[in-house]
Amino acid sequence: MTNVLDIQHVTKQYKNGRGIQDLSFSIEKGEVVGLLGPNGAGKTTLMKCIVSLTQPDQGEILINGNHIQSQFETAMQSVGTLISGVEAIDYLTAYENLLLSSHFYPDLEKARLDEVLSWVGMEKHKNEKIKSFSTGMRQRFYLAVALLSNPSFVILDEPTNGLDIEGKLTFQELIKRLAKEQEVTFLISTHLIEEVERLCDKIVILSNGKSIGQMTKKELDEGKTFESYYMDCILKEKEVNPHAEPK
Ligand SMILES: Nc1ncnc2c1ncn2[C@@H]1O[C@H](COP(=O)(O)OP(=O)(O)OP(=O)(O)O)[C@@H](O)[C@H]1O
Repeated sequence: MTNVLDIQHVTKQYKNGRGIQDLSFSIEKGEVVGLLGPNGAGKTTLMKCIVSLTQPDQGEILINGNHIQSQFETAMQSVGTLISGVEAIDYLTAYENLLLSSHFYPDLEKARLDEVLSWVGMEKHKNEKIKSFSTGMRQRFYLAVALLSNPSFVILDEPTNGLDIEGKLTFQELIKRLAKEQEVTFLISTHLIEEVERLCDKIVILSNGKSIGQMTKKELDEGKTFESYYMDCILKEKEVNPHAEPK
């Protein structure tokens, strides 16, 4: 079966020398994969490369077997994203913003707009302007945008950042439900280890732009958690590279 995502030896170096180096991993259909790592590890950079918000210097990225450079439109047809730096139009309402986004998908039925708003618990705020939204409301609204086109692969950069406890749990339940019932595949970056334990089938750990560990829930040694595996990888990396500066 074709992987939903294939990352093969991807390198992206900014002018200041920072970025990501030689990353490789893959994601299968229906998996929820957590992208973890300290601040500045390269998580957002990798996600931006996947959706072509920035171009890698080297390596290949394939979505459902389609190369993101030569087959961009086909590759992105199945993808929904929530990545920091992508903003809604503040002076339009939630519904108007969704309507604007819906023009990218000519086959989309209008009922879908209300459906995604209700999934994220925002139906009663649909006629309010984005500029009046709290951080948590914005996060939920952005998830609605990411789900609009009925994507089979969703990329979320710290999706529960700024949500209150109830909002986090609702969000996590929604992701679990979409993965289980509709086989939606997720790549999620997060700093919240309890979120990872609750949601993820697999984790990929980055540090200073490199991959320092990958593990599936099934392959975890007995008595180990993703958290203990993460700490083992980080400590091992510190032993090998004691003077590595967080880039
Ligand atoms: N546009 C840019 N120009 C130059 N350097 C950048 C740029 N964007 C990110 N970087 C640097 O690249 C490295 C990786 O950053 P990135 O934002 O991908 O990390 P991250 O893992 O998402 O961090 P965080 O957990 O803090 O969100 C960092 O050292 C960062 O300072």
